[in-house]
Amino acid sequence: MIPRRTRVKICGITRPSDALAAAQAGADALGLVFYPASKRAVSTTQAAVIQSVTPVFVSWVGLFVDPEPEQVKSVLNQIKLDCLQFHGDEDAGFCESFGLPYMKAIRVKPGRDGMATDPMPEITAHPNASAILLDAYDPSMPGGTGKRFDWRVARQCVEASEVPIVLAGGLKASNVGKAIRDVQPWALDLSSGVESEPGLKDPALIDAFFDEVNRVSN
Ligand SMILES: O=C(O)c1ccccc1NCC(=O)[C@H](O)[C@H](O)COP(=O)(O)O
Repeated sequence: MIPRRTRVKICGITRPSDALAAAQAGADALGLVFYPASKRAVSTTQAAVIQSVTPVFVSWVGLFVDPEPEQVKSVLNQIKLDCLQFHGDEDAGFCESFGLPYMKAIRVKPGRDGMATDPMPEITAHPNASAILLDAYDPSMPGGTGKRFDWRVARQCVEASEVPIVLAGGLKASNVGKAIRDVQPWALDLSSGVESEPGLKDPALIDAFFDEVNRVSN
């Protein structure tokens, strides 16, 4: 499925002003990180304030990394989320158990021969996911690292997967045009590329990113 306009999710929103800047620029979805080890982690209280200032028609994605079920349920009892994002080693049964659409992140590991490993077996293990997010692998942090992986692998997954593919990992204004042209993903997901420092988005970088997405998509 080739989108006429590539959707964009901005992840790791920690401030109301950043949510507003992303919504004004045209973000389709915003990500709230409920992973305590991340510099972008928010409490449900912070998340509720961020959501309260954001205009309607922006989807909310809650991000977890190998959570206990109680953590996810507790967040869902306190704020409204449209989609769950699982960024650890969660299996399909776990991801489906909350009754919400979910996106499964798969980190593309380099293989022993220097080529990237094939993510297709992991993708097909999540046939009921609403989307698969392909991200770079970094042993020090499960996501939000600003690193890229081999986009040829992402293109192969877009061609082979029945589930929409979201491209992530090191996206920024200077490379997103090539990413859209080469990979043709359903959507893009990014964090570091629109930040002045981890967790703090920069409105000028957000605008520059969307200018480029709009230029290439139209
Ligand atoms: O953003 C984080 O801090 C984070 C921490 C742990 C797991 C996932 C995390 N982010 C997930 C995302 O959806 C990011 O947008 C994605 O990894 C791409 O990040 P970046 O390379 O910084 O654009």
